[in-house]
Amino acid sequence: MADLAAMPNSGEQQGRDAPAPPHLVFVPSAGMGHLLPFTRFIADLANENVEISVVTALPTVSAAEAAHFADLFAAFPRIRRIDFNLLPFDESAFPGADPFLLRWESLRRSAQLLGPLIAAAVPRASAVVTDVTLASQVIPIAKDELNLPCHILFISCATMLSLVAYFPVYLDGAKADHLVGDVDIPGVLRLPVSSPPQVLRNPDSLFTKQFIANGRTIAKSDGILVNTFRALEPEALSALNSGKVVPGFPPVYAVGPLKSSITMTTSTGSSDKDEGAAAGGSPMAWLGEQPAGSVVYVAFGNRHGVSLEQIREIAAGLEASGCGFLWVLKTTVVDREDTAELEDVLGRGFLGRVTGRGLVTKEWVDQEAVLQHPAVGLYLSHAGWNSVTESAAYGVPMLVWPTAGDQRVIATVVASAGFGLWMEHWDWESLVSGAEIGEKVKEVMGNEGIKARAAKVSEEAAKAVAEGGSSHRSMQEFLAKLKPSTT
Ligand SMILES: O=c1ccn([C@@H]2O[C@H](COP(=O)(O)OP(=O)(O)O[C@H]3O[C@H](CO)[C@@H](O)[C@H](O)[C@H]3O)[C@@H](O)[C@H]2O)c(=O)[nH]1
Repeated sequence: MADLAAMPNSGEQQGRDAPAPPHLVFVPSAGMGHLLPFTRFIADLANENVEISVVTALPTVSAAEAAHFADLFAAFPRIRRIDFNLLPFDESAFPGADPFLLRWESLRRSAQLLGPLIAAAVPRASAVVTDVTLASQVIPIAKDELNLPCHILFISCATMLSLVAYFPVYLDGAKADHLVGDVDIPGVLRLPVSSPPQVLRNPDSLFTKQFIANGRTIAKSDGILVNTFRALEPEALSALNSGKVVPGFPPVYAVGPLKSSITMTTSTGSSDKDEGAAAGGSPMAWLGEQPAGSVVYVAFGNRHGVSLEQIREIAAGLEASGCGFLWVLKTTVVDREDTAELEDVLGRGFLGRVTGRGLVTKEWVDQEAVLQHPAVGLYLSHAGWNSVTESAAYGVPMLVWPTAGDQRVIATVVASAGFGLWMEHWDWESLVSGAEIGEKVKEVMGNEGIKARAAKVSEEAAKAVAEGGSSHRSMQEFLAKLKPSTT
């Protein structure tokens, strides 16, 4: 793990005439899928000559997020924490809305508090880095109020960034009804109507309003850092950086794949501490007993629970596939806070029938450790971007089953990079049968072409972040632009 204790102090440890290091103030958003890339990026910066503060919204939406913040500050004691106590927010005005979307709204409505908080940072902030979900609120505060550069750390793929950037332009040219059809993103791809987040078809939804406001404002940011790498999304990155998507768009820095350097230790439990919580023992110990490449890892991220009926079909499919499996099961929307009993969810007898061959857990597992384990041969995934970058980094073939949001756009990246199969007709609206799931799992487990491609993508990912690689160079370019703190 990088050692922030080695970071120079702004004062006495600097040579008398050396400029103070830049001070980056991070303003992350909510949801583990958003928080993880922030903490990974921050940990990467720990080796660099920068001071770091992190604005921490209180309270967090989930226990997993609270634990993750605690882990970050414990691992890197030199990182300053700036508490951001949110203003009261009446959620009842948005009945049935996703808790994370509500949190984004609440963060956005409290954004006026950020100006004084960032202005009070010591040493003086030299730049702000925020999440795309907060862009239209934070960019004006940083740039107009505080006169500071503002960057976005974009948590999805560059192809999705091209959609976010282009969507307002597309709407401006669209017919008055604003219903979304195919979106032809210049220089990137033509997204069929089924691919963008489906909620965008409703112009009055809270998500759509935030998406358009943020999309219009990111063009005013000073740069956008993306957790991707050139070999994975060459067209999207070139089109964004050449101004084809939106003329005059700020520089896009592909700095991925970002990897974890913080071990999850608090309350959610590390993978080796969760004995008893999983049906069949500790996931990492269990994986250690399985033959190389024999296990399907099944996980659908932190945001979306799977219906009980679909869970039963997945169980039937895994059983019929004959393969070993490690399944991180989730039935609720908010990270990990899931009280359902495994036996009730999976149906009586299932766990007994797959003893030894399958392990099901509702606990947080160290997914990066799982994906690096030689026993894992396939990842059946919802195509969340963090999961896809992890699979790419560790060379694990994917079978992708997008569930919502940006995931169908991400699935196009997996399919075109060739390290996974996207079942385009699998969605969460209609039930996918266990028989079909079992067939596809077997098919991809035996597909040598996809395996070879996954190995190649992993090599390209390693090259990108190595000294002199494309992501390494982008990171250096970003850092070179930062101004020293003026104390
Ligand atoms: O038990 C677990 C569960 C998850 N993870 C990690 O949690 C992250 C999950 O992120 P992701 O795969 O992106 O899924 P979501 O949490 O569902 O992410 C949300 O945010 C992503 C980034 O914007 C979007 O691409 C997704 O569509 C959106 O659902 C990954 O790093 C996993 O390694 C673990 O380590 N252990």
